[in-house]
Amino acid sequence: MHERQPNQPQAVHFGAGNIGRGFIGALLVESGYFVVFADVDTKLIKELNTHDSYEVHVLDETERTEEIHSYSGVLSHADEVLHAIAQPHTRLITTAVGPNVLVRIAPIIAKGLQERLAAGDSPLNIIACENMVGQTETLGKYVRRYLSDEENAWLGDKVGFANCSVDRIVPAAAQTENPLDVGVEDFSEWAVDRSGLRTPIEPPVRGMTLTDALPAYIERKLYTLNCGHAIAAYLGFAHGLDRIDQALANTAILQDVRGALGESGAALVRKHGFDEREHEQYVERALHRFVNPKLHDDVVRVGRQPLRKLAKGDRLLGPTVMAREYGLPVDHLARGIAAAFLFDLKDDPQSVELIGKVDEVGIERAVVEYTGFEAGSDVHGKIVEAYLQLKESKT
Ligand SMILES: NC(=O)C1=CN([C@@H]2O[C@H](COP(=O)(O)OP(=O)(O)OC[C@H]3O[C@@H](n4cnc5c(N)ncnc54)[C@H](O)[C@@H]3O)[C@@H](O)[C@H]2O)C=CC1
Ligand SMILES: O=P(O)(O)OC[C@H]1O[C@](O)(CO)[C@@H](O)[C@@H]1O
Repeated sequence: MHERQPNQPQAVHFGAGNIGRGFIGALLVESGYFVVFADVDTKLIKELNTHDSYEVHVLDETERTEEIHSYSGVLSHADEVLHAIAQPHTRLITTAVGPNVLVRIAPIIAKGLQERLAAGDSPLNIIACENMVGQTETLGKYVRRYLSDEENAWLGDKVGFANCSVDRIVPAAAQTENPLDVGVEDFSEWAVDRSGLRTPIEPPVRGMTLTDALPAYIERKLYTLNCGHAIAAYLGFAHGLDRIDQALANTAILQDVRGALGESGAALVRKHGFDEREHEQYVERALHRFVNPKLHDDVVRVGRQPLRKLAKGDRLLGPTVMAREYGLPVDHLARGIAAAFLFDLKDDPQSVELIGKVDEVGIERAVVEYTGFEAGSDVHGKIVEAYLQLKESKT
């Protein structure tokens, strides 16, 4: 069992999965924090409290191993989580549970904050590390529902809710002797909106960049890295391929992914004024990251929860709508969207719902319902045409 050292700063992190252990939790530990991992997975919590350390294997051109210790695990609905949030040496709450789960952890965080306020009123910051625009603000909205006006006034003054962009590819872990070990790529970027903080991040977190330009960071990341990744996953799946690197070894898929990133890139450059040449390099680096053969990243992981990925403002429709607003082409993006409608995975409830909808109302209507592009519009036509082509080539 791990113990916090006297005077050691503490962070409570919800979600001890791939990004929790392989990125956020690891950075916090390396920066001197004791990390209380809160998770719903009983087995995982037991493992965290059994193993004194775990390894983060950096799998890239050069490989290295980082040993992570100084943490404990608690069940996320247990009272210990509330007590951990209430302690004044807890300076940060972070999450990596998935965007859809924020609504479920909000009452726990609210209760913990009520205990904290009752025990004193020391400030702290909350940062939700989910792939989503405005994720921490969304969590803040949910948390406020459980608090009184007086508590919310304190919250506004003393509790920071800072949006962020979190970028590191952490695939599902390979089987190792220690089930907590994770494999990660070397690249990482964690950009946090400075204006959301209510107290300085102290001690500073290694690898965390505070920025005043978060909207540009997050859109560039979501509409490039995640957009290209999702399209590679959906087209790979449609071609019967298992892994992302295999998908990108297919010339036609690579052409579509590169094309889609060219289209989203043109829109991003217009909107945020990025330097064109630098943005091209950013795209090339993303493509290089995708094909890292050591990551063994599955198309089903990257494509998981297709309805979330087809949501307004997310990695597929976000850049498509933005490009259309500037009158820019979206042919490759449309093929990526079309391929999402073929992501037929029985153990992914969002995939079952999506495929069920297509079966029920037909692709033309399903595209209207999920994308908002009206039948008869240019983009709707492109998506449906690409869907029919992809479906035909599958049979
Ligand atoms: N894996 C990656 O490469 C990256 C993931 N992200 C984001 O991080 C988030 C987590 O992703 P992964 O770590 O890949 O997923 P994961 O599935 O490996 O981890 C999620 C963890 O959250 C836990 N969880 C689920 N419901 C919970 C609840 N109610 N309370 C506490 N814990 C709960 C699960 O048991 C699991 O351990 C997602 O929003 C994802 O978009 C962001 C950047 C990179
Ligand atoms: O975690 P999500 O949103 O389901 O999507 C998976 C994506 O997130 C990442 O895990 C990291 O951004 C990428 O590997 C992938 O594009």
